Amino acid sequence: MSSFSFPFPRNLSLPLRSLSPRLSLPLPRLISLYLPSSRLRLHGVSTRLMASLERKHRIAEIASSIRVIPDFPKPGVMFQDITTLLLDPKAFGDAVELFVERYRDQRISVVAGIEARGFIFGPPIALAIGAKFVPLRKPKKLPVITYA
Ligand SMILES: O=P(O)(O)OC[C@H]1O[C@H](OP(=O)(O)OP(=O)(O)O)[C@H](O)[C@@H]1O
Ligand SMILES: Nc1ncnc2[nH]cnc12
Repeated sequence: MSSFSFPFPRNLSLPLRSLSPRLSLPLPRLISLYLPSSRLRLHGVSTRLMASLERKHRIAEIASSIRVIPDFPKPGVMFQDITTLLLDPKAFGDAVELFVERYRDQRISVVAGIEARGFIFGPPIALAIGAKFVPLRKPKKLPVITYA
C-alpha cells in the first residue's frame, strides 16, 4: 500500500466550495477534518480525496493566472488573456501537466496544435508524452505540400 504524501504548503488555505460556499480552512485543519485515525482511510479514500483537492487547487491557480478583460473585442465578451499565465512558470507548467497526466500512456503518436495558442501548449505536451508535433496552420502559409 502506498504511503500518503502531503504536497501542500502548511499555511495554505483552500476554499471548500463543494462543502459550503463560505468555508475556508487552513489545510492542516482541513486534513484533520477529513483524515480519520484509521490507517485504512488514510491510505485509501483520503489519499484519493487529497489528490482530487490538489487537482482542484492547481486548476484554480491556473485560472487565477489568466487575465480577464471584459468587453473585448466587443461588449459582452470576457477575453481570457493567457499571456499572464505564460509569465507564470508554475501556472504554465501546471497547465501543460494537466494535459500530460490525461494523455500519457494512451499510445498517442502525434499532437496537432491549432494556430495560434495550440502552438504554445502543443509542443511541450507532445515532448512530455513522447509524441510528434504537427502545427495546423492557415491555408497557403507554407511553401511545401500540405494536408487539408
Ligand atoms: O489561438 P488563438 O489565439 O485564438 O488564435 C486564433 C487565430 O486568431 C488570429 O487570427 P485572426 O482570426 O485574427 O485572423 P488573421 O489571420 O487576419 O490575423 C491568429 O492569427 C490565429 O490564427
Ligand atoms: N473569450 C475569449 N478569450 C480569449 N480568446 C477567445 N477566443 C474566443 N473567445 C475567446
